[in-house]
Amino acid sequence: MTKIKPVNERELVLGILMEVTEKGQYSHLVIRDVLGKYQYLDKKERAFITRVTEGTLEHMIELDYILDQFSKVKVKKMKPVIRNILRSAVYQLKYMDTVPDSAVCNEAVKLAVKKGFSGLRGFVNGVLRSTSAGLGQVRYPSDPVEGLSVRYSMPVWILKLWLQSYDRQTVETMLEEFQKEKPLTVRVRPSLENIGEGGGRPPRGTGAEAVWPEVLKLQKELEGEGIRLEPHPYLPYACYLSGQDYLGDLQSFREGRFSVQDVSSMLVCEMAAPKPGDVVIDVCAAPGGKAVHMAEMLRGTGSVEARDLTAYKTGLIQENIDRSGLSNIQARQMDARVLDAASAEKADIVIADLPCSGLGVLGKKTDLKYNVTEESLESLVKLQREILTAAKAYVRPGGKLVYSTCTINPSENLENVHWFLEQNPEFALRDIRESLCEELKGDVQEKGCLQLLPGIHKSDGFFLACMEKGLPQRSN
Ligand SMILES: C[S@@+](CC[C@H](N)C(=O)[O-])C[C@H]1O[C@@H](n2cnc3c(N)ncnc32)[C@H](O)[C@@H]1O
Repeated sequence: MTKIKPVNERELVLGILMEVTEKGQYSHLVIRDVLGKYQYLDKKERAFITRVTEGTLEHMIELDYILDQFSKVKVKKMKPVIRNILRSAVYQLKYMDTVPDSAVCNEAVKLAVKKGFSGLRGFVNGVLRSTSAGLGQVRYPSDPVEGLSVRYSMPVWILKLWLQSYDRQTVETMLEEFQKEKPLTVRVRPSLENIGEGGGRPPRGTGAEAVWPEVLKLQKELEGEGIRLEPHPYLPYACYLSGQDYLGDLQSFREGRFSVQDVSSMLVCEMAAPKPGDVVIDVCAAPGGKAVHMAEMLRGTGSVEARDLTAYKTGLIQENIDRSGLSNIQARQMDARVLDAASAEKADIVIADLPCSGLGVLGKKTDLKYNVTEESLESLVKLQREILTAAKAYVRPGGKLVYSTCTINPSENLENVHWFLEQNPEFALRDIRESLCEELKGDVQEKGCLQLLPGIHKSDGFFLACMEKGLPQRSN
């Protein structure tokens, strides 16, 4: 008996693209909702939907440029449904060898008809047949910045911004990296018998020389489920994970024995170097990656208060706390811009992992590059400074303030640190080199800051700075 398909994958792809491109929804949320709603789809169909939607969004500037070469009606003037059908079809023509060109054209025409555009079936068919025939001869813009923009589908203003701070080679390396498929990076939790102080840990900063026994144990277990866990060179408990479909299916994940986190984020807590019993406040903590890591590093001692703005966000933190099984951490709803006088000078460590432009994680958040604007960068810097101004008050004398962002934009990073230190002479950069593996030590700036760049480093684009508040001077 032939299987009757209640939905068509391409129709679902179109629905997602319409939500994202026309209504400004976040692609990862829309994809998650659609896959959640159509759980009966098989693994191959789900993979197709994810690949085509993410790929179409990732390459959208290039796809529109190609379509404009073959269509009399420019992409901007097309009806939104037709525009998105054509975009995803050209993505399949250019990037998916497994789908025959004729099938791509036929399916696109059928979908246009199904969506009420039978009058445009000839147009859709004609544009796609000529694109399929002429794809190999497309000429990219000769202007160097325009050329990069089309080839890597990156808005021109972002490229110009980067080219002010990084050389062309570095920018191209980052652009290539954003388009690569990469395994997940995960943080392996110390086992409960090792949660007590010390716990037979390799010394800090030893990088890959010493891989944790928990990693080796988990590696063996996952191998049996067809999943690869490979040590990451920067930290003894950071790993690459590949071969998994849905993490929730893995018992080890449900039990909190590992968490998804980029290695750059793990370095935040490494740099903060907590001591047993430390009091930690994370002012922007959701979904809780760094806060839970900090609680793990405290090995059940001290306390971590993980704050975020909304009930929804603190709910996300709580889910991660529950999964971790740790009792030295709690979530709290609080606006980081507003000074919390009760916390004045209470914390040994304040983590300020702040909202930012996200320009270091464009490979993971495919539609972000179309939503960030130059104006939004300015207001983000203002917000970051406002939050830093409130957060500094919680650091006790001798304590640390760790500032981090997932961007590669200097005005949100090093420039903010310079601004902060100028305003607050009681703070100084702390030497972070001893917390880092050999591979990273040489990239530390001004002894306390590290800018990680995608493709140059084995991590997301990320910035970290560790500042220490001086002890009061003795008067005699
Ligand atoms: C970069 S994310 C934090 C990621 C988190 N540190 C982790 O490791 O999982 C920034 C967070 O800041 C939160 N945020 C934005 N404005 C805020 C505010 N005024 N007060 C508190 N949190 C805020 C956002 O909700 C977001 O969760």
